[in-house]
Amino acid sequence: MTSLLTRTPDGLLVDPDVALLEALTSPDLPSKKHSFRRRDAELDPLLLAAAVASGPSVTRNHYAHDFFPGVALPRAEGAWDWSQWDGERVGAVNQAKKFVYTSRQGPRTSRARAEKENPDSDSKRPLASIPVNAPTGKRRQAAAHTTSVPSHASQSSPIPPVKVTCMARTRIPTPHGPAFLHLYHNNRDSKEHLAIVVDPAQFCDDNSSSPPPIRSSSLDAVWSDSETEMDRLTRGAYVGRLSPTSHTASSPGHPKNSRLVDAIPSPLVRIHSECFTGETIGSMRCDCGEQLDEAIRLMSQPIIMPSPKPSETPTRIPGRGVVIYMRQEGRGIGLLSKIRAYNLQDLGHDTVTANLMLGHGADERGYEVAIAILRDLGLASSSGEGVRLLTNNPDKVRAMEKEGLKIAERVPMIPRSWKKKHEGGRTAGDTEERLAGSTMVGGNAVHGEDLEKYLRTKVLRMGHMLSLDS
Ligand SMILES: Nc1nc2c(ncn2[C@@H]2O[C@H](COP(=O)(O)OP(=O)(O)OP(=O)(O)O)[C@@H](O)[C@H]2O)c(=O)[nH]1
Repeated sequence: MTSLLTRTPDGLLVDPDVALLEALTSPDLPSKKHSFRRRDAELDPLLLAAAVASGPSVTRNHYAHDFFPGVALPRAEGAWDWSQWDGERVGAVNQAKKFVYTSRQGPRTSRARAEKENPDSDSKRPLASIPVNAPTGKRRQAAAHTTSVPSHASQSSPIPPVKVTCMARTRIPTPHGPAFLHLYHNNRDSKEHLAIVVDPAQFCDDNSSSPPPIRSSSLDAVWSDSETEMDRLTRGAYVGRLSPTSHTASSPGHPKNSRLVDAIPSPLVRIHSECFTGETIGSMRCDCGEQLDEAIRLMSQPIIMPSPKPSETPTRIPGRGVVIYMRQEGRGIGLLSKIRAYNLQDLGHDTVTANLMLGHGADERGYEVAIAILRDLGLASSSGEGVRLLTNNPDKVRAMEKEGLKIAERVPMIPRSWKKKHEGGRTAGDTEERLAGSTMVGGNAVHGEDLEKYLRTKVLRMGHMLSLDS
């Protein structure tokens, strides 16, 4: 962006763009001493981003501000409440209702003091999320049967322990085989996080030769004395296969270990973050849709159990695992900001810088709710069999271990296009072997220029554990 220097009433030569940016992005609103007129409605993030990208007079204090009407907790998850915005009135100068520039940073002095007092504190963490509304009806009953996990945050603040409740479960036939979708409520945010449980053993009444089924203890709990069998069946608290002629409500309590449990590999687990663009409309800017598909595919592969006697044929048991699907769109910044970030990427910035330019952290996700869901499914005890975590992301591994998850093994997720290149054109689980699906799940490898750039940034800037040679 080029701008001409202009002279202020005091006779000083100033760059109006930089002066405007200074004033608009400082914690205090512009005061009367500034000689220029506010142009709130005409400004947009791209203009500011262009100024940020071009000027030498830009510091980190120019980041972390919002451009639209602020809400009570601008950083709270889901806080971007468009119902509070009544439209952009370009050109309406003397409007009573003005745009508010919301600084997401506290004053520099208080930030410095906080950092000094608690050097480990993560000043970029989102503020405590909005508490869920008061429970009503079934929700109130369910609230008594939540699975709670002591919160690390609770050691230094009054945030209550994370509580999750599986509100309902149902069978979903996928291109890779059956899965059980579990919908969770929690006391940290108002999002409906999900668990996709791949565990066909749940259809069998006799689990003596397979690992214990992966079941939600909050779902199987009896929610009230008045709960009928029909209530339980409707919310998915049943065992075996549900049909017009077969329906057995489940009993509370986690299933017992069976005899083979020590010999079989720990279940695969993926903590996956929502990506509307990659998963729903097949965007090839990222590999999110492919990763979701690959995770379900890997979990659905049968496990071959070698027999102790070489003369006997190996046993095949159904594969199992869980995708915890967290509604943390755009690495926690939300779809609106992610869309803006994509425009900044088209302007030449990478995925990390784009987030920072919008005032966000490179990654704003938290994993406490995910751990609480795993615990509810009986998979997150620190002493149990542990899980095989499907990820390349070292931060995710650290965060999960910090929350107390036992990781028996990290299983990498090599992009299909890279694998394909490496293996001379064939991918593990290639189309010949896989069911053709018209949806993202069931599709084949995605590739393209944008995706390559994104994947390389994940390796080079976010430390993802992938070899660029692969
Ligand atoms: N802000 C932002 N978010 C993105 C972008 N591309 C994908 N995402 C989001 O990133 C999240 C997935 O993050 P990834 O880094 O791909 O995966 P990960 O889950 O951290 O790491 P892995 O476990 O190794 O796959 C989803 O929430 C996507 O919506 C982008 O360019 N900008």
